Amino acid sequence: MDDSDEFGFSSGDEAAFAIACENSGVQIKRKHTNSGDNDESPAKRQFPRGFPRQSPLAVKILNEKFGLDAFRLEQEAVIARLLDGGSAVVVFPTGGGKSLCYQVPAVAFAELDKQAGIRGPNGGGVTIVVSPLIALMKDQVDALVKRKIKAACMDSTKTRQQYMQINDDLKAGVLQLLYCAPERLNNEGFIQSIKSVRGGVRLVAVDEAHCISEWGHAFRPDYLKVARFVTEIQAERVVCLTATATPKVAQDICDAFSIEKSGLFRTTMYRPNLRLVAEATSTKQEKFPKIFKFLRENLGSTIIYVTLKKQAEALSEDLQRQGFHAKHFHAGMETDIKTKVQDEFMTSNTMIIVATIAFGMGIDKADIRNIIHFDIPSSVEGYSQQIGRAGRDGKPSVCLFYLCQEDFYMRNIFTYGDLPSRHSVRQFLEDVCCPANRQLEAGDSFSVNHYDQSRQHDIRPNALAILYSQLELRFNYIRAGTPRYSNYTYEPIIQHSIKEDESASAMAIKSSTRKASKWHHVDVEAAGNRQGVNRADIVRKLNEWSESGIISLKTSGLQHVYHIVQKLPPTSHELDDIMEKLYTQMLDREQQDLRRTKEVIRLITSKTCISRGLAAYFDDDSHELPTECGHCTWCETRSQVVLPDIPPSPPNHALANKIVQACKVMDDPRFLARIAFGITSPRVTTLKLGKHELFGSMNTCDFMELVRTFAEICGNDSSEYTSAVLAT
Ligand SMILES: Nc1ncnc2c1ncn2[C@@H]1O[C@H](COP(=O)(O)OP(=O)(O)OP(=O)(O)O)[C@@H](O)[C@H]1O
Repeated sequence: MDDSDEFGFSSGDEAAFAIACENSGVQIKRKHTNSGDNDESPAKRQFPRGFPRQSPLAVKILNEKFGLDAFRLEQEAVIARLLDGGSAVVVFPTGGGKSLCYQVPAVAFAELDKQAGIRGPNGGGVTIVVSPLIALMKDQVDALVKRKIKAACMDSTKTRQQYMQINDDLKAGVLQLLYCAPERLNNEGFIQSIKSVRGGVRLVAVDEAHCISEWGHAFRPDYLKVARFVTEIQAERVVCLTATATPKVAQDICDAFSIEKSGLFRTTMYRPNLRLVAEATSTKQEKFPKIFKFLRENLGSTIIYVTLKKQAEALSEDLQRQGFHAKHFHAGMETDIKTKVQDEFMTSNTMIIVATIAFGMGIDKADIRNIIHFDIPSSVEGYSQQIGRAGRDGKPSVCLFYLCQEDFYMRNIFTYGDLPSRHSVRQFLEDVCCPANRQLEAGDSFSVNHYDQSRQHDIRPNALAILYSQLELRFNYIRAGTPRYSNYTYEPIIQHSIKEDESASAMAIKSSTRKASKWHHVDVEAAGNRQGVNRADIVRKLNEWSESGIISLKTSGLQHVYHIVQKLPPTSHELDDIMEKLYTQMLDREQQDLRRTKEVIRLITSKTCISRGLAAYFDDDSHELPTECGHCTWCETRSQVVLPDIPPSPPNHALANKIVQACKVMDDPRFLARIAFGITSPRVTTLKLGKHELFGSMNTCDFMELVRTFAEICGNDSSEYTSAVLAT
């Protein structure tokens, strides 16, 4: 498996961290000193409060730098507040123009300083944009650079040289905007270099800010660390941006960054040109002819959202056979193919993309005429975000939602697959708090491979990341450090350059390398233990050789590093207590996921205007909203969308017993229920049970009924499972 994901880090990071520390002569735990022109701490250097709603400087920058005439929605009020020293939460619909809310201030800061006479040249500081999608960040950076705005993106695709150049520009106070993924905030080298930016951090912009909320539909554990990062780097102000935030999620964001209510800018989500229609079918198969007919009658750029990658491929082939110009798009495709498909879609006005939710973020196409939901979206927020991509040009567009009972199976597979069993959480905790780690003192570190741990304890990678973030932020036992690779292999390209390099690190590498016919394996730990060098020197040298074309370097085995903050819990009793708290929280999350699906169904099947229902979900009571939109399924037909009621099958005890015998597992009812229901998990994959005839053999049953059945067979107390269901 490729264990560095799109939010990962480049092998240059380790060395860069060492260099960042070296250059500033600091230890990791060094206290921050600001190298800006002004001795005052950045947090104190704020402009007088009063929050004007207009800023002539912002308008000037909008006209001159961005070539636009006037601000939209509440853009100007947000920018004026930020320039005045305040922080803000911005909830604008997709395509509403959130990016300008931080791009204009990023350009304005230096000008404001000049007017106020408080900083010298290149002392304007930097705006950091935390965003989850590399492709999106790159597009924005390219567009800004074209406008002669100094912007860069720190991501895993950068070479070490590019990385060091960005670092130098940062330190010199040359960069106006720096984009990075939230995962980078675990990187100590990065935090160090941000702390020494000339002029300090003027603004942190948090894109897709709903990911911060555990109530949000797209919670990402690394987002929880953004608020801590903002405090640690002493950012002057923050702007959090999202297209989808219920009042509860917006409140969570405000709380996380201590932003007052007056800093919340929310505009109506209502889009009068969108016709929201829905139809129930008896089977999934019935949807196909309906989609073909609809597309023949409703020409134009179309996105069809499906849940699974293979579904995206199959449906686009079906459409092609029907003579449509269709392509599929999902996260599993090669980057250059994805780019090609996306580019084709952008320039065509007939193309149909069949995509998973991986498609759409940052797609700025004005004339998308149809959005079709082939499956149930995971939440009302997701639905709203996806339909929001239609008709940005204001022309009539259709958002069509087909639903049937079978769709629930797919949603349940996702929901029930994410919660690890109690047994798994307990084993995970015992692993983290193993005798060796319990000996560690504050400041010491340990490292683990998440991929191995995920398979060993049968916990999906995202759930594992949540568990670690809880041990970090809620229990304060550990703190994530810069991840590193455990395996370095290289193929020599220019043999004599390696031979002639007699530096201490080169000699250490050469004496710690196991040569094979093509790829040579370097024992980085052993090399780093040699006299006169350390691990960072070794990594740096390998990167240097790689960048000079002397070797071809491959890295693998990503190790997550954790520093001990306080000694790990020594007793079994304490572990039980943490386990209960962690498990209860995860169980809550599962219940929330189930509720989200119900909310989507309620929105579509209620006896009310769908557009109104959508607005109500987001507490949108804007005066622009009509009592009824007049063109949704309810408004047009006055009849409710009704799903055929098909009750789940009762569990089959004989089959259940067969599963227990086949798996030889008696202590994990949830694991057994997953086999019966057809949910894969790391352990299911390792044991190759996904291909077993019993896998998915009870996929028409209620999942929680299955858990209870297996709990009884295994002699476990089934009440914990009952209480979970009653809590819904
Ligand atoms: N005031 C404005 N006048 C004209 N065009 C604007 C204005 N503000 C933004 N735009 C344009 O609107 C488009 C969408 O802007 P942007 O990408 O910032 O939206 P967004 O709210 O971030 O959307 P998403 O949620 O999809 O990321 C861009 O092409 C941008 O240039």
